Amino acid sequence: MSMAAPAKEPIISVRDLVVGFGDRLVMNGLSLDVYPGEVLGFVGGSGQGKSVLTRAILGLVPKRAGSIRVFGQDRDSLAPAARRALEQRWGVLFQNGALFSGLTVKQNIQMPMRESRELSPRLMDELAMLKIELVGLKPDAADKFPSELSGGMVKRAALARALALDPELVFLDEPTSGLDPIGAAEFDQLIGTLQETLGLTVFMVTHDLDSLYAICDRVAALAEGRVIAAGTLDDLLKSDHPWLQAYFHGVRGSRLVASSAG
Ligand SMILES: Nc1ncnc2c1ncn2[C@@H]1O[C@H](COP(=O)(O)OP(=O)(O)OP(=O)(O)O)[C@@H](O)[C@H]1O
Repeated sequence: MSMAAPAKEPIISVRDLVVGFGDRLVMNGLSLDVYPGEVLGFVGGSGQGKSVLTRAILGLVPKRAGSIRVFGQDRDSLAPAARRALEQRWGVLFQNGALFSGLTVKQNIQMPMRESRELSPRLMDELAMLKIELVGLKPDAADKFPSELSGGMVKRAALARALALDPELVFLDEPTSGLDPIGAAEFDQLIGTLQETLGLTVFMVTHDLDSLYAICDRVAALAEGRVIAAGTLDDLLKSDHPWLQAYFHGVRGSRLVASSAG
């Protein structure tokens, strides 16, 4: 990542994006680039639109103006088959995991495989077990239902599902929320290891300052519908931008409160 890099083409490139609901504009001229092989942390106050941006990039929320290119392609201009092919190049870990509660871990992981590949049941079983091992779950987690798992195991199972089709790009929406500090640190470490070994590009929405420190190469901050700053965490922490100062003090403060309570 820090090798003297010839300017790389971004994997995600958002320009002048406008997204709104009714008369409320959530994104108002937002631009952002995410480069191959980086872990980009995306921060912003509650309700500012971090999930909405993620969903807009995934094509789940319509845009009013601007452009979104992923792997150099504009999803909206693609025919359905090309769109599906594009969507198979990314994996998503939604907030709180969003596993299907009526399916076992193995069946959840196999869901994307079923939708997109013609694989024998036996091969799908082998692949699911590989993903389960990859995210650090024990083999016996395969036949458990989400309700039988701890919070940390749910996140790991959801990550295994996000990796089901060997994506190059992974979206993580608040992956460590709801985990205790040790569980969160372990999950960060897992994401970091997978990013390195699989060469993933990671777009991660987070409030977790430890995650930002531990695994993010760059951080982008969202306020008032735009990216107001992007750079290393140190750059952002040093910035005298009033919003950034308030945000990081707030995050720090709430973390101190949380750790003194626990
Ligand atoms: N489908 C929708 N219809 C109407 N408004 C929506 C819809 N989805 C999101 N919003 C609004 O868009 C704004 C941004 O929501 P979003 O969930 O992206 O915030 P966030 O930054 O991810 O917040 P948090 O950190 O609390 O998860 C909120 O005001 C929300 O109410």
